[in-house]
Amino acid sequence: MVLADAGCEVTLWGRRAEVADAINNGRTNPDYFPGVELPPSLRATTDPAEAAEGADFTVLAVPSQTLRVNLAAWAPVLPSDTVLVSLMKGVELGTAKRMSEVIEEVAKAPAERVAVVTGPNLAKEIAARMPAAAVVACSDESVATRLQSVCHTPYFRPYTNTDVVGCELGGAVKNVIGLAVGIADGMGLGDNAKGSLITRGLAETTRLGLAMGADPLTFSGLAGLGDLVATCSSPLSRNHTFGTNLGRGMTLEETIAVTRQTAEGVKSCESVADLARRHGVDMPITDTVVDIVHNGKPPIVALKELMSRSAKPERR
Ligand SMILES: NC(=O)c1ccc[n+]([C@@H]2O[C@H](COP(=O)([O-])OP(=O)(O)OC[C@H]3O[C@@H](n4cnc5c(N)ncnc54)[C@H](O)[C@@H]3O)[C@@H](O)[C@H]2O)c1
Ligand SMILES: O=P(O)(O)OC[C@H](O)CO
Repeated sequence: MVLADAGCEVTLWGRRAEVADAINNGRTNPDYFPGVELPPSLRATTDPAEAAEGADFTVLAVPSQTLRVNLAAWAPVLPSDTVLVSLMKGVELGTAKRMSEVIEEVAKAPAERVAVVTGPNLAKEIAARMPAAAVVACSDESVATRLQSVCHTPYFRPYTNTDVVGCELGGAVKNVIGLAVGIADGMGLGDNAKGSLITRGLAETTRLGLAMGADPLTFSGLAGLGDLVATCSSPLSRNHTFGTNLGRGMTLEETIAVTRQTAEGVKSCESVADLARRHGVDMPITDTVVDIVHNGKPPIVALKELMSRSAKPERR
């Protein structure tokens, strides 16, 4: 919708023919955004070849853990010069790869042809054309600038950045911190706890980023602090809501059952913890989320352990 509003011709690919029909004939996606009128220049199809034909940009937005399989099926029909754009905020389980790394590997694309769009961009607010800023990241600044120009609208303001690693880590780790803050909210721990988790969450994201060669300043930008604040303060965030339900005492199974969409942090907390181990970085909040979500640790026990860790300076 953003690209179409910015003047691009857009073809969406979807799995379900009835959704593609509703978009083409009713100009709406009734399952996800009922009541949002989509621009006429936006078409939908279930045929990947039709969607990809002649595309200057191919925007990838499936749940992170499904990207590898989906992209392998699409790769043969992608134009050889298309720029592959990731909207995904996850890290692959097992390989601990960022989404742009998976794209480069599966589509055999050079880094200069792979870009990332990230930032505080809750879909419901974007669909309502409420104002938001974002980051368009690519190692080739000219590609980032080109993408920036085709997605700039009166309600969507993109900035460029060449720090792809930092931008992707900011997006993936904020989902894990969003779960932690949701859990704290569900437990009724208050706003001091929330402020502390957001800040210490950003500290551990930055530590990991530094170890992986990211620019630490990226984490005080839209991909870091900006997205962290939006996610940790909004009931529209699936990760925050997922955590809130856990913090209120729902089991993992009950929480999964009431969550219709993807809460990336649920799987990515494990791959982020894996990344941290691989780089020798301490990420206590991420480890705590893994313990609560996957190892059955009661949030109240996890809280006591987190608060009684050995004292340390703020900046080390
Ligand atoms: N929703 C947001 O506010 C938002 C904002 C920015 C970035 N993102 C990121 O975009 C990515 C996708 O998130 P989303 O919110 O669109 O998720 P979603 O759960 O709403 O699903 C995305 C789409 O993928 C489809 N899908 C689900 N499983 C699939 C599979 N195995 N193969 C192919 N398609 C499949 C779904 O039917 C849906 O149409 C995530 O990485 C998320 O972090 C989401
Ligand atoms: O709903 P969430 O938690 O996946 O967050 C959506 C976006 O990433 C917010 O920028």
